[in-house]
Amino acid sequence: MPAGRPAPPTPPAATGPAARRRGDDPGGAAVLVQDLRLAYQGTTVLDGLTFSAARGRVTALLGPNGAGKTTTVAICEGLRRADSGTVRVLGLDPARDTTALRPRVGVMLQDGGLPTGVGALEALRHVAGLHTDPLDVGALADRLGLRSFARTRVRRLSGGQRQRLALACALVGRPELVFLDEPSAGLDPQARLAVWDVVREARAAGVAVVLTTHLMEEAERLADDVVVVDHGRTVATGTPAELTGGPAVLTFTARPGLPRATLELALPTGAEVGEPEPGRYVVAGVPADPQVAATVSAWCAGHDELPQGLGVQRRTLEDVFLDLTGRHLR
Ligand SMILES: Nc1ncnc2c1ncn2[C@@H]1O[C@H](COP(=O)(O)OP(=O)(O)OP(=O)(O)O)[C@@H](O)[C@H]1O
Repeated sequence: MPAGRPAPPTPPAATGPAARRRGDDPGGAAVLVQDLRLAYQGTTVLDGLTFSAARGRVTALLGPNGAGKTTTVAICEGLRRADSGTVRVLGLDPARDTTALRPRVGVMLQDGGLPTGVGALEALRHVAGLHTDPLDVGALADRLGLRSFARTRVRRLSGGQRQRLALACALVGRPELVFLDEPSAGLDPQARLAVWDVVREARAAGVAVVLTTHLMEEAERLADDVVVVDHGRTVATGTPAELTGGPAVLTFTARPGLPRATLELALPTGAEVGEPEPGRYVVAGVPADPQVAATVSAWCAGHDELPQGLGVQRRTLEDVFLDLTGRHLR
């Protein structure tokens, strides 16, 4: 059984005790997605996907390429329709209540939506002008470092500059809910930290943030709730701590390709020795105690190896993610 809370077949995050603790009951959730199904030309894209996102929290959708994250977000934004299932955004139906939702929901558009022939700051001012009580454009531009390319036309912006402008545009109208599709993809470390700070500020102001990401560090450091999606289904939900909260494991590095089965035989019953990356060994299934460490050292010595970095480790979100979704490329 992988770490974390595997998603039950019925709607999980919106109704469980942890969800109630967080105040995101179905009536109050900013986003409620239940049993979403969609097929393109006979190929299943969404297969009963279910999750909820609460106000004042960052919810990260994690999943391999093609898992259905962007499609789900597009349905929540009212840009696509599902074949079946329930979607409520701020209590409304995004496919029907477009006009009511538009001023209340921020969307980070990658390309479309911005006038491409004007300067970056002018584009942001233009979007701010569409809202009744926008944030201070200058302050937001400073926070996201837009000044250095303020006059560069949108069509000439680099990918990272465009990302930051898109985030500013998504937030400038003081939305109650914002959807961010891979908000820090392709950003340099400075810009990534600035983006995270701005997202945290939005959360502190009570905004519900729903983001997709491939960056485990982003999910671990920024998200309050993580929804792992695979093959159009929710495969686990929980806080990063809940998902990674399984028993600690013993890890070490040594020459790649050592015969792990012989170490398993030397260890107490139930031990599983993995080599998730060449030369990185993980001992699970038994307590990570001094006896186990001594057996590992003796086994390594038998192979003329000194185990490096032998120690106890908590599982990372990446470990959990790979356990849940496998290692094959999509
Ligand atoms: N308009 C479309 N017609 C046919 N198939 C589509 C269409 N849009 C998306 N798909 C398919 O739906 C699946 C899910 O795509 P989606 O973009 O939602 O995945 P994702 O989880 O966001 O992936 P990534 O991490 O690569 O962005 C993919 O197999 C994709 O090829």
